[in-house]
Amino acid sequence: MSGPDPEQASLVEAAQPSHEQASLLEAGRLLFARECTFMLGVAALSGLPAARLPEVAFAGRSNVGKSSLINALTGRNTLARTSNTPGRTQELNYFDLGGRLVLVDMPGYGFASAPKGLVEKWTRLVNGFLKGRAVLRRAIVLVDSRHGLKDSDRDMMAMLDKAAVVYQVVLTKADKIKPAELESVRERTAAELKSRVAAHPVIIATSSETGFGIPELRAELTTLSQGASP
Ligand SMILES: Nc1nc2c(ncn2[C@@H]2O[C@H](COP(=O)(O)OP(=O)(O)OP(=O)(O)O)[C@@H](O)[C@H]2O)c(=O)[nH]1
Ligand SMILES: [Mg+2]
Repeated sequence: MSGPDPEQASLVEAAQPSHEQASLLEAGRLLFARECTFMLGVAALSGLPAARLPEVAFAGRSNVGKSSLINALTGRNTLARTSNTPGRTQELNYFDLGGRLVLVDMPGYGFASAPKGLVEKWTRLVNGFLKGRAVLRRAIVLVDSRHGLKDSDRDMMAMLDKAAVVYQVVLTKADKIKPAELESVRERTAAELKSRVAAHPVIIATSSETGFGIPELRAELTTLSQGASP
């Protein structure tokens, strides 16, 4: 009996996005084409807004590119404030994406010159948020693709494991390294994530500068939004 060679068929599938992937990419494009507006900055847990929508939080070392990534995703250059000064974002900054998903830009961690009091304030705010926010669907842990995981990222992931918040690593600034180096950091990171409890296994590499990986990340985030099937 002759029929399509299954190996050949799977090769063809790998070369082109499947129908399912293509429709997810389109859903991502549509979701992020919606208006995105700054809601508020939260400096203390008592200031958290009412939990109306699913939330996704962007965490990462200072200067890793959290605010830039939010701007790239939403196609708005000035929505989230970016800066060359590490530690500029000190609050949880809330953005409403078309009434479907809330993006939370978190204050960065891991900068050497942070005074002790600031670190304590950060820990209280971030830990309280992660532990008490039932609508928080996922944390995106941004990692600079030139550096890979650092101990401060491991501390953050341990905090997320403990708070039972699913997290996904997104590599940033992919435009700054060669494709082969990007693959190598992706593999090393994936290997380390295998042993972590709450880590989502898919790593997405991005560049806010060139737009690389942005459609894929939009597609991934669409699955967390209001109205998406669970
Ligand atoms: N080449 C390149 N530069 C980037 C990219 N993303 C961010 N940057 C630069 O990195 C610096 C820090 O970016 P931010 O988005 O402000 O970083 P952040 O993580 O929000 O920093 P904090 O708020 O201090 O924690 C800025 O100078 C950005 O222009 C990228 O994809 N490629
Ligand atoms: Mg920032």
